[in-house]
Order: sequence, then structure tokens, then C-alpha cells
Amino acid sequence: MEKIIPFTIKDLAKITNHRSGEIKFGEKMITVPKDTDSLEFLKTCEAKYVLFGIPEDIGIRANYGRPGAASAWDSAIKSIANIQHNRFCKGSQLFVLGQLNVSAEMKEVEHLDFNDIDDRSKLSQLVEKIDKDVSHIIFNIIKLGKIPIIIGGGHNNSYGNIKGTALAKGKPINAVNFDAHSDFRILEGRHSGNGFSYAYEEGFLKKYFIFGLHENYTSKNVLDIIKKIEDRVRYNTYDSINIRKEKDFNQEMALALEFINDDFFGIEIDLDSIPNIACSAMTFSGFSVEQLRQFISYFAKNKNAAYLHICEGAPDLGEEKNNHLIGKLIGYLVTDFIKTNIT
Ligand SMILES: N=CN[C@@H](CCC(=O)O)C(=O)O
Repeated sequence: MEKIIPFTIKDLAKITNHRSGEIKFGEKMITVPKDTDSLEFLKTCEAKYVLFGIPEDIGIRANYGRPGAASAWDSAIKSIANIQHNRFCKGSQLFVLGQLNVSAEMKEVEHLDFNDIDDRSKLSQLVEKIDKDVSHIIFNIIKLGKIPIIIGGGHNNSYGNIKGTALAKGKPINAVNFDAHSDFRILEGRHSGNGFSYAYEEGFLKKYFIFGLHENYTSKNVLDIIKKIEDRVRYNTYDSINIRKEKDFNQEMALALEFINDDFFGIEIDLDSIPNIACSAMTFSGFSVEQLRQFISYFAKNKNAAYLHICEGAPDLGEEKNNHLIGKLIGYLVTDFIKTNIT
């Protein structure tokens, strides 16, 4: 776990706005004591959930996207530290592991250009490097019987989450992905658009349900591939649920759960499925925040839910005066997960 920058009690104190008569998550969340190995500490720690940040956007750059998602972790942890610790949710359920140290990699990509074939290959190689670290860390967390809550970063990190969980569980896992995009693009070198196809091809992902695909942004090629493997990969579209009303949101959640619930599954949330959220693939049309919150609550209730990954939110691409809002949204999603997760 040497690639982790631990989050200390001092870091937490700096971002918590203390008020007399109130108790904030920042006063109750668990951090690793000074000079203690995170993993050793985690073995003895009672908190069930492990918060882990991946402040990178290299996978997004390698996918011709707009960088900015590296800033979501900072924004999220600041918001989470200021949630009220009360009868509805307790900060002490969360261990703040810290963030993946990607500073060297982020420096390296500053001047790389997606349009240059050599640069693109360098970007993909760096994504592979991050994949290894992410899967190693997720493996260790899950092996200890804990539940990771991962704040990205690009959706490329679905690969490391799935691989790490599968290795820890000793078998391939399933995933449900609330997303406008399939991220099942061809195996052309790693990036944020092919985390699930790589995990599938390499045998870490068994069954995959994509919830709320945007019909306008899914290629014929991907639809054809998915059609051929529909015993293992299924989807519904946002358009068929919220626009044409051919399908019902709640019934679709039940169908998706039935599909993936024969084994452990990861819950993947891409914030580019929600309108007006600053993201690489920002949109004005999509499911509401309330639908997303209901989705997390619904899937978290199941004992097979192995982790939660929230990604692609990019405060740096948002309005300067309101760039705390993505962190605040992530805070709601994290507490929705904790409040209903019963594993
Ligand atoms: N993870 C997101 N993948 C989408 C969006 C790409 C982008 O614009 O950043 C995709 O590959 O289509």
C-alpha cells in the first residue's frame, strides 16, 4: 500500500468546520495513526467502509476526453467531513484510507497530446500502471472483509475495482453501471471508455448490466457486440425509461438486480449520466439526482454489493463559485450507500 498518501487526523481537522453543539463526520471518521501501516491498522479497525480517492484523469485524456476529474476527491472529502454525524448516519463507519499517489503520472501527462499516436500509447501505459495499483489496493481492502468506496478519477478505474474484487473473492464478479455510456469500447489500449470490456475479456467480469445508456452515444459496433453476449451483458436505455416511458425505472432496477445478483457485484456510478454535472462528457439530459440516489439505495441493500465507485465528476470543469457542489453530491451518494448497505 506504499502508493497511498494516507489521510491524517490533521488533514481531517483542517477541512472540518467545527461548530459548538454539533458533531461532524470529520470529528468521527477514522484515520490511520501516525507511523502506522494503513493495512495493519485496517485489520484492527472496526469501520466497515473504506474511503479511497483516485485523483487522476489520465484515462479520460487517453479517451479523447476533457481532463478535470482529478479534482473530485478533494471536493468530496471536504464535503463528507462536514456531514452531520447523527442518528441517521455515523461518521465512525468510515475509515478514510487516503488517496492514490498519482502525482508523478499526472505531471507526466501534462504535455501529452491524444492526437499524437506515441503520446496516446504513453497515456494508455500510464493507465495500465494505475490499474495495477488500484487492483492491488482494492484486493487488500476486500480481503480484509471491508467495503471500498472509491472516488475517482476516470471510469478507467472500474477495471482495477473489478479485478481487485474478483481476485480477493477468488472468482469473477458482476457489475451494475449507472452510466450514459457502456465503457465497453474495443481493446485498443486502456482508457476510460473500455474498463469493462478489458475486465470482461480478462475474465474478471462475469455479468454486466449497463443502466440508462444514452442511445445517441452508443455505437452500432458496441450494440452488436453486446447483442452477441446477452447472456452476460445487458442494458436498458435512458431514453426508453425517462423519455418514451416504455420501461419503468423501478421495474428496470429489479430486472438489473435479478441479472447480477447471483454473485458479488460492484456498483459503478458515472456522474456523466446526470444533467448539469461538470464532467468530461457533461450533458443537459439524463436521470435526476433523486433517481441516482434511489438507485444506490436500492442496490446497496443487497448482501452481494461489494463496493461503490463514483467517478468522472470534474469540479475543475465547473463554475468556479459552485465547484463544491460535486463534492456535496458525492457526499449524498456515499451516505445513501452506507445507510442501506447491509453486508
Ligand atoms: N467513461 C466515459 N466514457 C465515455 C465518455 C468519453 C468522454 O467524453 O470523456 C465514452 O467513452 O464514450
